[in-house]
Amino acid sequence: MSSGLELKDVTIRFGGLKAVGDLSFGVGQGELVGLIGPNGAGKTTVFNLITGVYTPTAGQIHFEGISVPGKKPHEITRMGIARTFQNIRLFSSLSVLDNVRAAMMTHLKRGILHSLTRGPVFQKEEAAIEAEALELLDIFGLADARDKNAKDMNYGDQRRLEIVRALATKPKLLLLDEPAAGMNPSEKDDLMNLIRFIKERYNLAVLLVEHDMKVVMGICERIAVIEYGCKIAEGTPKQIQCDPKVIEAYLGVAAE
Ligand SMILES: Nc1ncnc2c1ncn2[C@@H]1O[C@H](COP(=O)(O)OP(=O)(O)OP(=O)(O)O)[C@@H](O)[C@H]1O
Repeated sequence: MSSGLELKDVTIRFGGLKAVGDLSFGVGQGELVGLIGPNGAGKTTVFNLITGVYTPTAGQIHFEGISVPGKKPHEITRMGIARTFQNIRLFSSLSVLDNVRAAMMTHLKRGILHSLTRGPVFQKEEAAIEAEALELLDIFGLADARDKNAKDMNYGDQRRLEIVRALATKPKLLLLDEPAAGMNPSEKDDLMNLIRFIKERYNLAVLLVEHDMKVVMGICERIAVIEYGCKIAEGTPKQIQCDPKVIEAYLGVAAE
């Protein structure tokens, strides 16, 4: 797989604990892949490895043919990988619009003089950023909340704003860590439609970690299952739901 994300025999140890072991899988361009497994299986650790928070003890991670380990998180963001977090991480005292604007700055390479003088080029750039931020907020139904403090939004809206912020960095690959957590059934349905929509609209690849099996089985094209950091199965939602190893390790009676 020359384009997209590729993990090959990736291992990370924390002292005596092998949190991820010899893990290989990939996400092709424009693909929507699920990564599932029991609590503590290593899913968030995989996200932390892909985004440069951790460096693997062994193995390789490539994105569009470029090696990822050793790069800093902001360099990886610039390569086109964005993520959301299991525990929402917004600038809670900033407005909704400023949260998105701040994320958009990742791609700007402004000199201090340029920012201080606030000349016509600066003004034009600012106007373009605001227009783009508002367009994204509009798609997510959050444009009316633009001036609200992020902390004053309800939980579902905060989760959506997290995705908007990730999209604002113009990713090619979006990593979503439990985006449906705490959502009610109708919010989950909206979320599924939204993920499908943004994937098409922005030609995104998506890697989804999620415990809600209706969401995972409903939107993923392919699913990798891990247990104790090791892959125990990979396949289409249908194959995964019928896999005895997955049923035993994770799905249990829910899949029957
Ligand atoms: N920085 C760290 N130091 C030590 N152990 C860690 C560290 N990060 C993760 N772990 C351990 O690695 C294992 C995998 O954790 P991880 O959070 O990746 O699981 P998860 O599959 O995301 O779980 P959940 O579904 O509950 O979010 C756990 O045993 C966890 O305690």
